[in-house]
Amino acid sequence: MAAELHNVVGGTRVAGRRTFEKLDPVDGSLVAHVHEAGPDVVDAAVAAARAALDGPWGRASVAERTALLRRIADRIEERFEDFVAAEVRDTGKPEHLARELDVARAATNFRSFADTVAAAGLDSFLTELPNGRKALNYAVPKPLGVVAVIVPWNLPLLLLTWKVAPALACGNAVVVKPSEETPSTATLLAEVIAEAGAPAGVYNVVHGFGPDSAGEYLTTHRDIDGVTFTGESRTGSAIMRAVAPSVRPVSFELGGKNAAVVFADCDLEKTLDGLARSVFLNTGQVCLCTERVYVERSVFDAVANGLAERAKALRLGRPDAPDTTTGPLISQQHRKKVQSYLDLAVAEGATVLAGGSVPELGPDLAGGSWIEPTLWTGLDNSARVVREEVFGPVAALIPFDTEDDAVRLANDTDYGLAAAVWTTDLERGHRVAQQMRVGMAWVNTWYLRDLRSPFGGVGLSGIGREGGLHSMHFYTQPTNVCVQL
Ligand SMILES: NC(=O)c1ccc[n+]([C@@H]2O[C@H](COP(=O)([O-])OP(=O)(O)OC[C@H]3O[C@@H](n4cnc5c(N)ncnc54)[C@H](O)[C@@H]3O)[C@@H](O)[C@H]2O)c1
Ligand SMILES: O=C/C=C/C=C(\O)C(=O)O
Repeated sequence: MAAELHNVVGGTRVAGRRTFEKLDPVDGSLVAHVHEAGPDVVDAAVAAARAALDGPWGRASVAERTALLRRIADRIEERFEDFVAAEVRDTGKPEHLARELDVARAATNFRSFADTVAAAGLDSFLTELPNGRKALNYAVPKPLGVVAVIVPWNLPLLLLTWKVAPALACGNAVVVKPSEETPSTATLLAEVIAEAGAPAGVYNVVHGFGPDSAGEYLTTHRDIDGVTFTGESRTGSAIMRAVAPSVRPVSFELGGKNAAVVFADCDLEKTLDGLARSVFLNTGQVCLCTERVYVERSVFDAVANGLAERAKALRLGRPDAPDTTTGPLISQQHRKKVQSYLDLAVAEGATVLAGGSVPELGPDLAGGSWIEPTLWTGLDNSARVVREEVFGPVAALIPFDTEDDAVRLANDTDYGLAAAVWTTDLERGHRVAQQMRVGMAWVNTWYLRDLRSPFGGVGLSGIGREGGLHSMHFYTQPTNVCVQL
């Protein structure tokens, strides 16, 4: 039975100007009818958020706000299986992945930012003046205000709560525009935030698309105070243009074309396992996924063969099947994009080491957006599939001879999100990681996270950082008070 997902404005369900269908990426079946918010609904959502700020929520203490975040985390855990079911319905990802990554991190995100805000002090200085007198300077953090939160479909709940948790912890009110591909968990979170006792209007949800739809209506709205966005780099450009007339602050977590650098002295089996995870996790639909693998020439064949073995061992199947390791791509539209890159790679001279086409998974999955995990050799940095983000289970393997070659090749990109360095020489690990022109570099691991550390990218990969105090810097506007003593 298909669900019906409404917009959520000021704590109430609101119908949209029309509905659109959300299909299951596993088999193409209907998951939900989703109400698309028109300009009137977006306007009402922004007004509801503003009213919340003008009401008790705007006067809530740090203790009250952090207590609410902890109640939200508890409630997410109480409704854990509801979130897993909703996330899996929207994305088709394996159930174990939705449990271990997406839903678990949602609760952790709320607790992590409750801790951060509760422990945060004030910027203050006792100023000594040339005339021997003193002054006191202290900065009072105030909420940014009404924050537009626009998120993608790959880790829907994780990335949504990664923004909503610090936003609420800092006293803001939010209007969320989830991806049209993954409307379910953002809507369920509205129930949970209300159940946890948040005043109406603190958390609002408007469904729809980008241009000429809820996304654009929200970013061009005159009464929002900032935009936090995660998604494609070109969408980031569009949102920058949308907020330019109002000069509102933006926080952007955008695309990537992440490199792994594998040295001959790496621990081969551990490296192969880590590399395979970094290429194929979530069917390669993670912004941090490795799509370029640079390998020291003497071990190139060993790495290529080992990685191909792991790619071929992946089990594509239904989310609830115990041996499923890999789900489908998010949609037929996205599969068409990934398939075009599979074809392009061959046209650019690639040798297909593994995968390369649409798998035969039987009639009941034929309607899904499945693709084979794919590896290429025989390409160089001039190939479009080595320069452009595919955002699927793909990687190109390219040999290098010297450490300087490896750094040059890895940094030869317009993106700058993440990198991974695999070597047992830790001095070299530190040295090469520091030379990566990225926001995050891992050594002998990948996607190991401390939520207090800065998360974000350079170049086409984004503006600003999220995580711990870095998130607080975006979600607050300080007023510095100076008192002559
Ligand atoms: N850096 C990160 O942390 C990070 C994390 C996850 C995904 N991503 C990136 O996101 C992309 C995949 O996600 P996607 O396909 O959902 O991205 P997308 O940019 O197509 O869409 C992201 C969100 O923006 C909305 N949107 C689209 N156009 C808009 C517009 N003009 N105005 C306002 N809103 C608009 C969409 O409806 C969706 O909710 C990949 O490029 C991936 O690298 C980055
Ligand atoms: O697809 C991109 C993943 C982003 C992950 C995070 O933002 C995180 O782990 O905090």
